[in-house]
Amino acid sequence: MPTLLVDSVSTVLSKKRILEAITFELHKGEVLALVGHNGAGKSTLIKTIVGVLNKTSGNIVINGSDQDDDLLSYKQSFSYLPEEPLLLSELTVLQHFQLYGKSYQISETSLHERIDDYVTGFELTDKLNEYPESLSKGMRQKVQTICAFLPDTPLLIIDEPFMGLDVYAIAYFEQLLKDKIVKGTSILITSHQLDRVKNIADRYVLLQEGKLVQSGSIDDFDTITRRTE
Ligand SMILES: Nc1ncnc2c1ncn2[C@@H]1O[C@H](COP(=O)(O)OP(=O)(O)OP(=O)(O)O)[C@@H](O)[C@H]1O
Repeated sequence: MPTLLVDSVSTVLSKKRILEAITFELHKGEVLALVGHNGAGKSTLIKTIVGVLNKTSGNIVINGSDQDDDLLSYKQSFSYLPEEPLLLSELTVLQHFQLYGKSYQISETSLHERIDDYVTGFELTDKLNEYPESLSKGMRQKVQTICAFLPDTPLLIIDEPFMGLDVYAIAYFEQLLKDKIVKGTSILITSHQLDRVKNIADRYVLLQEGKLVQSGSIDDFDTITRRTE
């Protein structure tokens, strides 16, 4: 059983077909890079998978749970790091982590251990009681990143992770990704920083004008993109 199955998924926005019959699979412990030029449909596909946008046809199944039939267990099977932080202005940094702990039923002990590790790694120890509005953009991105990394879900979905992070934070982020991969987490990642993604990913799928035009091993990526340009 694949960790993520995207089967013939189409999405229409403002009466325009943005995604056309996208089909691919992501297996346990695999890292799949979703690549394509600006406007190819990467964010639309990610938002469709996480349920921010509704697909018009097709099926999406995560770890055996179908988005249409079993939404609660579908949602518990992935965590999502969006391109722009989606923090709540009325919650402190710590309260965000506690909210994720509750939503994903993380035990108190694990939650505290993980929060300690991550806030130290991202240099946020003195920010736990701050509200998002008093944080810098990079700090908000770090908080959102920690929220996404706290749960141990079968699938981690990451949209443009390196935006706004300094070099130290990027190095720590890459280490966290490697830890997740070792644990068997499957990762779907999109980024314009292809050199970084190439170091992490096993396979890629290439979108062009809302269609999946190529997929394969990340090692073949350079040759193939040159051919399709
Ligand atoms: N709400 C919307 N209504 C209509 N069209 C939209 C909407 N959102 C995005 N689009 C269109 O969908 C297409 C795909 O956009 P999307 O943001 O998914 O691309 P992307 O591959 O993530 O691009 P980028 O690399 O620039 O982030 C574009 O042509 C865009 O203009």
